[in-house]
Amino acid sequence: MQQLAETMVASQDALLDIQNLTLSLRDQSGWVEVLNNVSLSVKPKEILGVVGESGCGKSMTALSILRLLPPRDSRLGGKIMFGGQNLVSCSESQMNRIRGRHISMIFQEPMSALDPVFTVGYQIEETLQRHFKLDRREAAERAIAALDSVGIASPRHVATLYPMNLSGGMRQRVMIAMALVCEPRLLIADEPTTALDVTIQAQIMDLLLGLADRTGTAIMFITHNLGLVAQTCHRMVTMYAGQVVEGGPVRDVIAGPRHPYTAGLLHSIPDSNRARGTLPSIAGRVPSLRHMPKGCRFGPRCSYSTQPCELPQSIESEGIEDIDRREVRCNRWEELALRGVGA
Ligand SMILES: Nc1ncnc2c1ncn2[C@@H]1O[C@H](COP(=O)(O)OP(=O)(O)OP(=O)(O)O)[C@@H](O)[C@H]1O
Repeated sequence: MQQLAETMVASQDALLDIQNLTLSLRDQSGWVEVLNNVSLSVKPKEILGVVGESGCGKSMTALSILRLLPPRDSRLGGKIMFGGQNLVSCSESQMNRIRGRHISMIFQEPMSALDPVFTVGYQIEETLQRHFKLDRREAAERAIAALDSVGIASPRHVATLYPMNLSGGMRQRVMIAMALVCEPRLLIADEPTTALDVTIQAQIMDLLLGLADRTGTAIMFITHNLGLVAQTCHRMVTMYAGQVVEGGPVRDVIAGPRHPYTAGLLHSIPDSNRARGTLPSIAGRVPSLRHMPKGCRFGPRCSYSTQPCELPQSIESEGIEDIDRREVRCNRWEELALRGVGA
């Protein structure tokens, strides 16, 4: 067992390597810290699941990576290393070359990425022409091929339609086509299927994973759905109250969570063997950003904490290979593991 400073948890061969990221946002009441020393990495072609309840900072981490937060009302600290560059200190023109070309994002609501006043074909062409030297005709043909690749029947016709002419599932496919048309190295998928009907959710996930596999794109997959993470991701991290509290290979974390919060999330997954109507949930709520508990942020909700735990300063870590590494922000994880917290 080895105790490492958070900055050293960074992996050597990562595609994306976030080190001690902090984010503060300004609202009517002033500045508030939203992310606190977030460290995580995504390796090439890997699918990383990011889980946690609403308000834990998953989307803010994604928006920080792409620097999509309003600069006057947000402050970033730490490092977001991607392709040898620290995105935290990149200029807006450098970010414009990265967004859509090297890192893309898809959202729960496709209309936040699609412009209602242009045809979907035109919008994909624009993305291509922003990053590649293509004439209009070549761009149009590649846009049609992209629509075809996401399983849209009659792509030539669909390219001439406006987003409002399409169903929710079709819009989601168009957004995926647009996000992957430049074959980015990283796709951030923030709850990409939550708004869709369950049968369509599975189709869209299959499509996304198949395309990413073909283009060699890594995915940072943000979701509340731990079942989906178990089925699709290689590694996962759990976020709680603006911090990463656990990370490791999905199969290991699911088989033996080390943080009581991850264990609680896993116990909240519907289980067909459990009596109906008895789905357990974690008591209490995510603390408000302006009233963070002293010491461990999960302490007030932790059923294993008999007295307030001190602030876990560092993440315990192990694993010979980077890929096996487990991280946990809990001072008592070994003792709790012996008591079968994750069982
Ligand atoms: N403009 C803002 N000013 C201050 N705080 C904000 C602002 N926008 C978001 N927050 C807060 O940032 C925190 C993290 O939010 P975030 O959207 O990243 O959570 P999340 O884990 O992605 O939740 P969800 O799963 O619901 O998307 C929340 O407490 C949220 O209230």
